[in-house]
Amino acid sequence: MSVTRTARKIIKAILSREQMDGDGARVYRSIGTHQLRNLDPFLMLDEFDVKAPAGFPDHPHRGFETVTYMLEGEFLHEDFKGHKGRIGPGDLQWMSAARGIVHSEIPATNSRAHGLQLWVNLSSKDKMAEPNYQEYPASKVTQVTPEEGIDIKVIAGESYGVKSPVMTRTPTMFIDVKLAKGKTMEQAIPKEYVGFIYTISGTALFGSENHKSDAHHTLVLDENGGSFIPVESLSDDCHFVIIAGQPIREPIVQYGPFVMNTQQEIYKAFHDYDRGINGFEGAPGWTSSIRD
Ligand SMILES: Nc1ccc(F)c(C(=O)c2c[nH]c3ncc(Cl)cc23)c1F
Ligand SMILES: [Fe+3]
Repeated sequence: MSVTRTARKIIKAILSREQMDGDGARVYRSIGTHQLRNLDPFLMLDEFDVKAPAGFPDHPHRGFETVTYMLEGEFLHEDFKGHKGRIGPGDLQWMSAARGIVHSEIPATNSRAHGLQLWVNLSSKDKMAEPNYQEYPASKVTQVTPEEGIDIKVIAGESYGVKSPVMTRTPTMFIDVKLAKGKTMEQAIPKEYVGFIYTISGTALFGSENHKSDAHHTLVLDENGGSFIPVESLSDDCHFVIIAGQPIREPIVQYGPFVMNTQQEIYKAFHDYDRGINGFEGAPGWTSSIRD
């Protein structure tokens, strides 16, 4: 008996326009705008393009994970527990803020720092877990080249049978794809996952109906049970990411960098942060040294 494979379709295409966030930082916001509010389990995707002194100085997080993937340039990061380091080209930082992180994220030099930051929501059972870092230098980020002209970095999940070692509390797949002109790839996506594509450069045809798109677009995938997404490149600089995850389907109450399930929990997050308790121990009065 033959098994029919159904391709996903693009049901929405949104162009991200430049906007400012943080301290003078330029971002192209994908998920998180009013047109793309919360694509469960995803809360935000920013393509950031920042030059010092702009950046994202001292700020807290509670209730979700931030995934920082650098494309060009370098960031410095430091948190209130003394965890610090650099995120360079191709490096990955998967930070589960969970019960509480306070940190600073700024360009390491005066040159351009260009990359992606994805915010992945956590289920209520994980929101107050211990924070956790998974950090991979570019040399250790899983990659697969199914054929010449198809270069895939497997940030999370699996692609062409190759799995990333990144543990995702909220089941997530995240791949970075560079596709030579004329090449076609197919990415398997678990049928229950909600997903989207974010285009970084170049032009390609996406999905079952060959939706044509160029840079800075978010292409939302349908949820009608398709098991893969086909992409055909029309240019040599074709570069995009495919991100998909298991929806959490719980209430979302968000106030900036706090994402919980109830308004009461948001009040508590502010209370804990102000008083330095329940995961924010040491936060009051902490300032990062990397800004100096
Ligand atoms: N306003 C506001 C409120 C809370 C935040 F956490 C942030 C913030 O840190 C970021 C938002 N986009 C980002 N892209 C990349 C990086 Cl490295 C950081 C951010 C922010 F800007
Ligand atoms: Fe942050």
